[in-house]
Amino acid sequence: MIYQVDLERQVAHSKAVGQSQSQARMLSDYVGNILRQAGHATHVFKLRFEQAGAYPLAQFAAPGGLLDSVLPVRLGIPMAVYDASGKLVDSLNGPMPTSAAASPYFPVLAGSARDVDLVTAARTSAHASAWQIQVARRLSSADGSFAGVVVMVIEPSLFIDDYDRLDIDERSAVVLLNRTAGLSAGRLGESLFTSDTLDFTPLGTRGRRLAEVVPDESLDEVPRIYAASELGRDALVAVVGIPRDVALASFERQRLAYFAIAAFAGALILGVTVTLMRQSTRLRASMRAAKEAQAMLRGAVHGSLDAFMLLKAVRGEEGQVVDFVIADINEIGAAILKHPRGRLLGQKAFAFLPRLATTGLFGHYVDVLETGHTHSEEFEIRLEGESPTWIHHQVVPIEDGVAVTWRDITVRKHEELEIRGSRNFLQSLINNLPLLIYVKSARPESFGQIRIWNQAAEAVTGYRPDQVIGKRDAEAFPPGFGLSTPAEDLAMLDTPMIVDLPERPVNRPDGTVRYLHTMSVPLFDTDGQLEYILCIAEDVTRRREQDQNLREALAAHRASEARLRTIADALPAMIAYVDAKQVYRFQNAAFVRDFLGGKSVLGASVRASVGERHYKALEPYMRRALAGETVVFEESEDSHGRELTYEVTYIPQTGDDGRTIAGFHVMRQDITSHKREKRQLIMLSQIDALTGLTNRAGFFQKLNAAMKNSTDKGSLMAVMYMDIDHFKPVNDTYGHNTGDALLKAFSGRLTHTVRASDTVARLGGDEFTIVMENLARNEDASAIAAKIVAAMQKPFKLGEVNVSVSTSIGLAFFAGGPIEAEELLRQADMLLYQAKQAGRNTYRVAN
Ligand SMILES: Nc1nc2c(ncn2[C@@H]2O[C@H](COP(=O)(O)OP(=O)(O)OP(=O)(O)O)[C@@H](O)[C@H]2O)c(=O)[nH]1
Repeated sequence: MIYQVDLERQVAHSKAVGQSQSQARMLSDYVGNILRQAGHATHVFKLRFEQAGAYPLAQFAAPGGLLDSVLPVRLGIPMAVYDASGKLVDSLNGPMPTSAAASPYFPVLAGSARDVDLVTAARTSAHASAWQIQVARRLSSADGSFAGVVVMVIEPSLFIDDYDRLDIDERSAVVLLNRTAGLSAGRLGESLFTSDTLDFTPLGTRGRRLAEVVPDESLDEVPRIYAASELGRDALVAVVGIPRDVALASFERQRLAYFAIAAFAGALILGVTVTLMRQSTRLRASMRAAKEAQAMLRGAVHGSLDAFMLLKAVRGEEGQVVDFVIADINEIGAAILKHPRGRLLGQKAFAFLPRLATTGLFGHYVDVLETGHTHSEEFEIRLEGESPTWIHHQVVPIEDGVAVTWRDITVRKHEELEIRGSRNFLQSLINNLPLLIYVKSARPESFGQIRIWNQAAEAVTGYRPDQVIGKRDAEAFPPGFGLSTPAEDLAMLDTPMIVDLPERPVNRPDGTVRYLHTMSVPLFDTDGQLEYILCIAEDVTRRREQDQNLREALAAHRASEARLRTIADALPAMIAYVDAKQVYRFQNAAFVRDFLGGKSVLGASVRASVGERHYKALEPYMRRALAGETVVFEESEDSHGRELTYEVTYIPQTGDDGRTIAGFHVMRQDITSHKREKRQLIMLSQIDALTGLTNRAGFFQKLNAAMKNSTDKGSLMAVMYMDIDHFKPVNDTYGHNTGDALLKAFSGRLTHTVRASDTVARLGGDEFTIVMENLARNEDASAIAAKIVAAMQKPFKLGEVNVSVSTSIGLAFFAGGPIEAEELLRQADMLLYQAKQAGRNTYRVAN
């Protein structure tokens, strides 16, 4: 790549040189062109001069004159004409040297008759580096002799300063130099310079032309690529220098890109190389390891306790595996397969050993071969005629085959299954016991760490096994949690024995409290060292609650019993309780005081307490009460000649089971006075308070009794219904008291008018009735009615006033029949109404 970059650089450089050169050539063409035109102008002048023997320069250079057709007059190029002696004859556009004799061109032109223009360079003064280009031509006389010279003086700056047609960079250098005179003029940027020391050395040639040049001394700070172009006969050389950075800019960019690519490629190559080297190292190492392993394997395989065989796949026509060839097998393997090793090698395993085909192994081997995954399992093989064998079987894929190791693990497997079985049994036992079981380590390094925490422990304490297992109490639970304390555990270390720990509360995370009763049991290892502390705890919360409830219930019961006794003692009634065996179990103060004259009967039987005769009377009631019936009966007894009546109530009491009768309560109440009052009340209730006659209730009782009697005997009876006529005006006129007095007088007169056996009643207000029984005939009753009507017509003397009234009567009969008392009275009322309608003071009788 360096070579390529160098090549690129050379090409870029050549291109830059070419660019400089083409610009230098353009400059030299430009200079050459002007010089040629100047030469041409001197020729035109010479022709006119020689034609006329003289020709004023002013005329020559007049606008539109001869000069103008050749070289633009506006350039203002100084001109001069010298005579044959070199003396200035004519000049134009600026001061010119008065003599040309010392000029280099002068002797040349004077000495040669050839008509050529001579281009020379000369300093403007002896010591100045400023210089000029003279384009001189010989002027000849008519005879051909030397007549002088015409010369045009051109400042080199004319070419350089105005030379703006070049599309060049502002830092470029443009130089024109005259090798012959060793003079040069140039432009660096905007500044012009002249020099008499500057020169350029060619670096090489391209064809016959000058190619790249380098300045003998540097012009300024800017490195450039210079190229020169010679003007040939005029001994002038045009040099243009392009700044190196501009010229090589695209190359520099390219170069950077190259370096970037190179760096990247380098890194890549380095990386790949390192990787390859590493891999190669690893490969060598693994090859070495593989070789060692192979050697070890071979040794191990043949010395191993495991059966080992290498099987190579045998493939069918379509590439499917049909069998495996036994490529290698160790002695143990051969023993398991029950053939000599030499006989087995090279055999097709499944074809040679058909019994193997029944084990399903073929499928496994094919799977391993096809998936490339190692297969490892423990399984039970049952070969015909052989006891079942547990095999640890590992199949590893190898190149187009499998490596198989077998180990008979029947003994271990059986032990393992047995242990697992008993472990599972123990585990499930521990977990399903309703007791909390937890086990702590008693080993010094892990003393107090919980190892077992059963489901009951979790359920009762609210702590899961993952929160407590492997931790000590202080790490797993809040302080004072309630399992055995560290001190108790340490005591177990000192004197290992079964300890019954006191009941204590545990605070569950949910804030509730349970009580545990714990037994601590030491467990020893085979060396007799204390290994574990087994804690068996019972949740006694429920029992404690029940105890508490029982205590509370008992206290409540006692309190209630005391209350009941206080109440019972305060009651006037005699109260007792008799159990199913008829023994008094409770008695209140009144019972003791009044029943048997102050003798307590508590604990005594009823029979013994009341005596045989009284017992005989009570026994049927007691039997009914003990059969579950509430019994009420009255008892009379004679007390100092006064008959007292008691109402006795037996209330059965069911037992705790709610079915059997445990006994009965006795309530004995003196109702003697109560009975008397009742009798009086009943009597009172049938008497009209005002008149002393039977009232409405008494009337109906009497009427019902009479109707029953009439029906029973078939006798005739009558009901008379009467009302005082115009009673209201009596009240209104004389006042209510007089009305009352009239009612009393009326009833008296009425009572005297009827038979003693007839019942006179006042129903209310001024309405009266009479029940007449055992009538012989209807007419007897009618006669009495007439008699009453007549009796009431006489005035009543009521204190100071005499009052006259009359009465109207309705009379109905009954001699048995389906009608009720109310209906019979209604019939009488109807007849009364008819009597009233008939004008009062009369009676009406039923047909
Ligand atoms: N003084 C007194 N008046 C009573 C008593 N009970 C009812 N009365 C009055 O008796 C009157 C009964 O009036 P009635 O029987 O309806 O009228 P009457 O004036 O008798 O008219 P007839 O029966 O149609 O002739 C009412 O004015 C009752 O206020 C009582 O106990 N004493």
